[in-house]
Amino acid sequence: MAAAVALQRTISAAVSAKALTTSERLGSAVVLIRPVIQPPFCAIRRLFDHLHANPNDAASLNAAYPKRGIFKTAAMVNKFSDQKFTIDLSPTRDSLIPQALRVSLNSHGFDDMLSFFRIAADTHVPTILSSLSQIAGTDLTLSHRQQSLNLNFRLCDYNPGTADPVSSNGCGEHTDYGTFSIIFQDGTPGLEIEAPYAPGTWIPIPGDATVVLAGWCALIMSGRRICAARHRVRRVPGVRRLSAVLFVAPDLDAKLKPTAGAPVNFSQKIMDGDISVEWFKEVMGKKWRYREGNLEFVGGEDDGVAQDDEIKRLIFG
Ligand SMILES: O=C(O)CCC(=O)C(=O)O
Ligand SMILES: [Fe+2]
Repeated sequence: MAAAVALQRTISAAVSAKALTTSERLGSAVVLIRPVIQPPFCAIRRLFDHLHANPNDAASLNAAYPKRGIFKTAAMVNKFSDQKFTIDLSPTRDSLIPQALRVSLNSHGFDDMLSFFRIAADTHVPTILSSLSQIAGTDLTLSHRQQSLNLNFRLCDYNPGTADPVSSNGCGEHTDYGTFSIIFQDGTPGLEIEAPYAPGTWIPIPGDATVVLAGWCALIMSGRRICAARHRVRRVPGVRRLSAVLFVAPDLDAKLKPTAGAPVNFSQKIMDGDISVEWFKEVMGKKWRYREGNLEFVGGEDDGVAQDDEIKRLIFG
């Protein structure tokens, strides 16, 4: 993977007390890439604006994937959730969108946005997977089969017009669940990454950087040779920020098990290969849907344990 010079400098400033090598500093968790294509942010802005102004199209889009919806606007009414709107797509969800709705949305940037994600995935996913496989010491393409590639496409709109316009919470701190995520930004700062060797130290990422972060599945499958990067997004009141995120995860039927000879012990459940990617996403994803405001706690469900801590318990026992 290409060296992340600017980010390494920022991170090394935060951990300069110790002379660490580049990979120790980053823990193989974060790199900047020069993308082959930039998201069409004008089209993305138009698409969000269109869905806000046209509740019928927004409702039809959500009806195409009733399980969770596609256009998420909990922040319109919930002051305590992440103060952002998102459009969450995947190749499967895209195939569920009725033709008439697609035609309407295409005149508001939908097809431009989808072709951006397809080109970005075709170009970057194979090379990043191959670099991560080298670090992990295992061939990750075996659990990321081309024909069933587990991709999700997310657009984020950190829009000043939410229930709490002055909140600085755009996206609460979390670690992505999958193998890696590529975050494309519209030039507006806000993304911060926790320094791997200084928990609680948040490093602002330049607004024009394109960032690759590893998630929990990469950490487990690599036997912790790859670190997962905790991150968050801070909002500046009155400033709109757009981002496009490509999430790559292992096949849903893959087992979350470390490569043989991994240097770290995991919980028995993980070592026995009892946990599938699908289960992990479904069960561990709950807390993030609460944080994002897309799921309400029902009686007694909020145990007060942060999502990352709950995942650590599951993985490390
Ligand atoms: O908007 C961003 O820059 C990051 C969003 C993010 O981390 C996420 O949606 O998981
Ligand atoms: Fe994230």
